Amino acid sequence: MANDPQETGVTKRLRSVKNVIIVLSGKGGVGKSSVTTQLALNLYASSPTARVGILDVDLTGPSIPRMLGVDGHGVHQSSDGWVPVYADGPSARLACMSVGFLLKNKGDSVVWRGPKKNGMIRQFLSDVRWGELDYLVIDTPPGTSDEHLSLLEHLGPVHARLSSVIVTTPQAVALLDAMKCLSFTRAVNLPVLGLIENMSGYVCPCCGEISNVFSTGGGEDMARREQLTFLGSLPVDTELVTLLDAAAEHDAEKSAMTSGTEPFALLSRYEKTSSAKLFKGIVSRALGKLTGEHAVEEAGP
Ligand SMILES: Nc1ncnc2c1ncn2[C@@H]1O[C@H](COP(=O)(O)OP(=O)(O)OP(=O)(O)O)[C@@H](O)[C@H]1O
Ligand code: SF4
Repeated sequence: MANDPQETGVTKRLRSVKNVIIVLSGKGGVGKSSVTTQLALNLYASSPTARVGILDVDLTGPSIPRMLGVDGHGVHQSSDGWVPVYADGPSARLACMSVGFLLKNKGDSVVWRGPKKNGMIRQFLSDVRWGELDYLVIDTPPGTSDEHLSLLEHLGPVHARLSSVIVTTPQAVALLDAMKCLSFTRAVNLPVLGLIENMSGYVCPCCGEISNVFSTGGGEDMARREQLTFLGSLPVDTELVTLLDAAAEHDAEKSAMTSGTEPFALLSRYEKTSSAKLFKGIVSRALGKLTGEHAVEEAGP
């Protein structure tokens, strides 16, 4: 594609980003960040050359660095903008950017008003050297707030490459909020690849049997009613919590295991969980829908 002198910062930075997938949830704590992380890991593993970026715009509660095991890493500023943190080390196919990398201390809180949040999101999209990506997966705060409006405003020039995924839990209150989220996507004309029902049942850590502790199936019913694709359900998986909550502690080991050709340690561990097997189906349905929305191409090596 030829360089256009009129290109805005965002258009220029995202010129080689083929697909942007925004992960949304109506309610907090339903597992949006863990779904974002799993989506990115699965897309990364979908091909040996796939390039994936994760942008964490959950500015007041950034959890992606911790889940990816890169908490405490810093981004550095080059003459050509911010260099993202590569969670897979030298392979450099899994780029991550989060406000978490910019905080002095892990426990610092981000207390910003709308304009400052808007400025930060613009910078994430226009100042980060994302390079060639097959997928940029964006984790957002719960609900539909200032951050969502800023994000969509700045992503306006690449609207044709945008799509979204909605995450809910099976409880009625979460489903009600997921409906609000869906109506937001309709109001802003954002394509929805489908709905994921998280924490649907419980995987026994002893035998792997799935029990329905709470109600299940509410997400699937909502998808059917609203003519959305139901991407799949994910049970409560203690292995996943242990993995994602402790990912940062495995960081040193991960660095030791990662080389230019080896898969990185978090991915190897994740692939052994029951969630990973279920998530493969979710990704395959999401990619099927994405191909229908707009062509999925892979960035060259
Ligand atoms: N399927 C699951 N099984 C077990 N634990 C899960 C599952 N999904 C998420 N969790 C855990 O639940 C907690 C909250 O998940 P997560 O941070 O992904 O939610 P969120 O919706 O992004 O939250 P927030 O509203 O704060 O942004 C995390 O500790 C995460 O590891
Ligand atoms: S599912 Fe089976 S192994 Fe797990 S707690 Fe129940 S009886 Fe025990």
